[in-house]
Amino acid sequence: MVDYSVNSSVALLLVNNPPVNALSHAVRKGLADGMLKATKDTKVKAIVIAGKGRTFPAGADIREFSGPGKEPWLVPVGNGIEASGKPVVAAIHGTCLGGGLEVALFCHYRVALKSARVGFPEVAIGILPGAAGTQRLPRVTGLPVAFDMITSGRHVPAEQAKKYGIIDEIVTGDIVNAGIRYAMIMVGKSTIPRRLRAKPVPDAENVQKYADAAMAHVKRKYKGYEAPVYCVKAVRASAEKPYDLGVENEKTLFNVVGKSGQARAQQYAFFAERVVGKWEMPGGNSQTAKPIPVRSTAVIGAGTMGTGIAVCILSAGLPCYLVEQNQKFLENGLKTIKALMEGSVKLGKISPEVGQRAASLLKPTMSYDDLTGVDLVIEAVYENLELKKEIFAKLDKVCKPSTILCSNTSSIDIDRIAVATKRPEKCVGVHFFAPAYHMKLLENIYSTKTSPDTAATVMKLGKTIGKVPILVKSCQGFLANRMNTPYGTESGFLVEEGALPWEVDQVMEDFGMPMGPFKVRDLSGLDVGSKITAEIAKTLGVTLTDETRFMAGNRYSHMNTVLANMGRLGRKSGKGWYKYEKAGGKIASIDDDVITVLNNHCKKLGIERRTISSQEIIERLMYSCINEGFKILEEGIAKRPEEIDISWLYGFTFPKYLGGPMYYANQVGLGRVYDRICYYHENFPFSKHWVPSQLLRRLSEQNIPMSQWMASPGARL
Ligand SMILES: CCCCCCC[C@H](O)CC(=O)SCCNC(=O)CCNC(=O)[C@H](O)C(C)(C)COP(=O)([O-])OP(=O)([O-])OC[C@H]1O[C@@H](n2cnc3c(N)ncnc32)[C@H](O)[C@@H]1OP(=O)([O-])[O-]
Ligand SMILES: NC(=O)c1ccc[n+]([C@@H]2O[C@H](COP(=O)([O-])OP(=O)(O)OC[C@H]3O[C@@H](n4cnc5c(N)ncnc54)[C@H](O)[C@@H]3O)[C@@H](O)[C@H]2O)c1
Repeated sequence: MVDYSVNSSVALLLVNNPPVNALSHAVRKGLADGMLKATKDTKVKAIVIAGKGRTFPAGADIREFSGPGKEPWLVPVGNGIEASGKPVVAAIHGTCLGGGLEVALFCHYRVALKSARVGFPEVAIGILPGAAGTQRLPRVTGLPVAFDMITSGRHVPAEQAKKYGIIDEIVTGDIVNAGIRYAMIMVGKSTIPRRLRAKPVPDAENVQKYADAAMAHVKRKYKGYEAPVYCVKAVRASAEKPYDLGVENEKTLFNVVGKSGQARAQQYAFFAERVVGKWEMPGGNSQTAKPIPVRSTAVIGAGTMGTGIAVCILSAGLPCYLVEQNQKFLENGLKTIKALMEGSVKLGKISPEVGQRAASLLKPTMSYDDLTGVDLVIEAVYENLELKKEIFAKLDKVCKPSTILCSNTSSIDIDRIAVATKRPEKCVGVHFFAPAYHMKLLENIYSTKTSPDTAATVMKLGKTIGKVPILVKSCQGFLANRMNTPYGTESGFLVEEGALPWEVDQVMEDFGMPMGPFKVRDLSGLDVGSKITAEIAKTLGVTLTDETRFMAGNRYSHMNTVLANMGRLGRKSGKGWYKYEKAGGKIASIDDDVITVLNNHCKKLGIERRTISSQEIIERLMYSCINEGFKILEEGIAKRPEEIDISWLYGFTFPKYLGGPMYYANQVGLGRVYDRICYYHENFPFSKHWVPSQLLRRLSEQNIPMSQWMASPGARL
């Protein structure tokens, strides 16, 4: 796990634990043994630690956190490195993260390739740096940078890290040779002045000010998350305690936060994100399918989604046609894209060069004939089957035979759109989430005809544009919106039965959702929901009126459409379930008019309003969705619970510290969830989302935990 060799009086400890050289027990032991050997060997005058293959160690082996762990621990290994009288150089390439950066900070010198990145991403998996990182980084960078890096988990490019003092020199060429060359220069130099433990924290006298600011920041930005709070406490101690006590304190904090439910959930989410990349569909999978190269693209429709999707594509440096039917909409769309790109540059999400290049990559047009040569088209026009079919038929005629045709439909079965073409195997759903330039989920949908190569192409495209792509089978609403439908439907019923929209929102925000369901509706636009409902009603042959309470035997609430019909379209019109400071405003306030409309609506339908508890709100919103999630698994729409959880984490910003709804259900206990679903089914027999899933019934009756169903090692942590 650590290859030992000596080259011109420099010992090389080359960590060899693919794929990311994680600091497993064997690696820690290999480093300790290597240090011992190098110290004893009188011919060795300096030591280099590096990583074989693609990276310097990217951190501890997260899988080991579930077990009791085995000595040697990383801190004593690091102490051995630091105490060495022979200079030790960390030669960094790839990603030097977490425990990897801690090892590097125990070394006396750090050199790195320009392409390398360093960071402490522990916070993202619910823990804090536990091998003295919280004590050593502030001694190098000072408190503000240490608070920022450790609480954000961000990866810092090597050149920036050099400015912070983390890296001593940027080197070129082969990293091992560069490390050895650097080590030879350091031969004979005393290591004592290079030992970080003995250094003071530069701005210790201002610790109160920096720590208070960091704490306020994390409580606001990472509301509900425990790890960032623990990170602040640990870093703070670096300026308030002597080094050894600071390390002890870090260990205590690590042991508390590391054993929390949040840490387990976040580590599950880490592995789940990787599991969904290993997709399967009839006739192929991620290993066997071959993506076609995508060098040029087109987006149809310059509305809310089309502009957001174009921004994603342009930010990745890909050319993009933007096609509209309406000149004014096209001009507005271009303005939106320009503003979004400028905003991304300002926020540092993309470089100014990429921002500038985007202008030349974007090709606005009103003519489909320009699309003959593009590799992939994404349609994002109104949610209307006939319109989408018309556009697909047109694209089928003008585009070259290899072009992949994608729809951003939120609900329409891809098979129903693909029939309009002679290339159904090249038709696929690519469902972005609003706002498309921000939300990380890309739900790719295969129809009965989509080929694995087409699926592979959109899965790859998802990664290229910085999304987390999942692949699911087509059905009405697909995975995400189908499973989320009861969430919206039940929230609608709750306000009809007696809760107020802002009460429901508050309960769900306290649960961990960044925005309650009614604020989300206002953001998406009430007309979008209303059009989707109209489309479903049309399919079912139902005529909707203000008094419609059932659709095809299912309970239904018309309140959303009642508001939409009043012109209350949400944020964009300045009024929806809330009122806003202006059309396009963001500050939601309670609107008494909504209470009046609600009361009138209930009176008209003869509904008696009642008090509803927070527990009932959570159960009705979450358990109804979880029940649907199990049906989605039963039907093979998703292959694994991880796909479901990832769709909620990145499509609906479900709190990572709860892992996702399926993971959450497992934590609550499948038996309890099933019993409550049966209870609500008895009380609300006209809502088919309460008909208990047979899979859930079986798992609950046979006491089989979800973790046995999950593919990711995190599920068993
Ligand atoms: C008091 C007690 C003291 C405790 C000491 C604590 C020490 C320390 O402070 C804690 C840590 O370091 S915490 C750790 C801090 N570090 C982090 O949190 C870094 C986490 N890792 C990452 O962010 C990304 O993997 C990279 C950016 C490294 C590479 O990205 P990429 O190129 O897109 O590649 P990819 O697709 O992402 O991964 C490839 C494969 O590697 C797998 N794997 C990866 N890391 C793993 C790990 N640490 N472990 C295990 N496995 C890990 C991954 O599952 C996948 O496996 P698969 O079977 O092929 O699916
Ligand atoms: N808004 C959301 O939150 C959201 C989220 C995910 C998916 N979707 C889906 O994305 C699609 C687009 O939704 P939106 O909210 O961006 O709609 P939108 O109303 O904001 O924009 C639609 C655009 O399509 C244009 N268009 C219509 N017919 C056209 C044609 N023949 N050729 C070229 N352009 C044409 C319109 O002029 C308009 O600018 C829908 O299928 C919707 O269901 C929407």
